[in-house]
Amino acid sequence: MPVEVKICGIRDAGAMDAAVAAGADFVGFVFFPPSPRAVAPGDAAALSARHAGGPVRVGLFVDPTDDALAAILAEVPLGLIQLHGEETPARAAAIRARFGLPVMKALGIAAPEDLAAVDDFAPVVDRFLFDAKPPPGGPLPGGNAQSFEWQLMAGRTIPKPWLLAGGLTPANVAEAIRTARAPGVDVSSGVERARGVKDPGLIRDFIVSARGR
Ligand SMILES: O=C(O)c1ccccc1N[C@@H]1O[C@H](COP(=O)(O)O)[C@@H](O)[C@H]1O
Repeated sequence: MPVEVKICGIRDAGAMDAAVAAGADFVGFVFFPPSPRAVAPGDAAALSARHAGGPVRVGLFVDPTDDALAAILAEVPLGLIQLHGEETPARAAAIRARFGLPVMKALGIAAPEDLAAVDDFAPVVDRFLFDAKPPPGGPLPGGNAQSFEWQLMAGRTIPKPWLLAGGLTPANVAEAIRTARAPGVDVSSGVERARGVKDPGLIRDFIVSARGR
């Protein structure tokens, strides 16, 4: 199976077009206002509408309310909800049931015991994303260009499809996939020319490197 690739933090047409042309499996829209990659729902809808079909459109949320989810889903045709906050398994299950969309739960990993949460979430989510734990007191729970020890994933049986994230770049993604034995990867900072500004060339390079050709 080819490695799955998600390009997160899409905010402009050049990035959207590059991700689609290079064959990304997922594109992420960040609906978290403090992020430099936050996008207005109307803009995300317009970017999505540039291409019929193509990657799954992922909405990235951090501890969203039902009202926030409903408002964004009314405008943007999302195929997957990414929960990147402190959501509990019960909250993830409630979101999945209420909105009828698959859910990907992001877990911050710094030590082997952080993977224990997989067992709690596995019955109620469709996918996992493993990211580095954010710096204490930092403004963003993800998207910090920080890697964790990829070896922590090796040999682990994760009962759902999963993506490796955190500090990935075109230069390190192949090694990260090999070390973690990751079936998929997710990137934001590593394909940017400035914080929050995607580089179409780096998007292409990342996808080529991840897929090994
Ligand atoms: O990208 C963001 O701004 C962001 C904000 C809040 C939560 C998660 C966020 N991004 C996610 O983090 C991973 C890793 O990012 P990076 O490649 O290390 O910059 C990213 O792929 C998003 O899924």
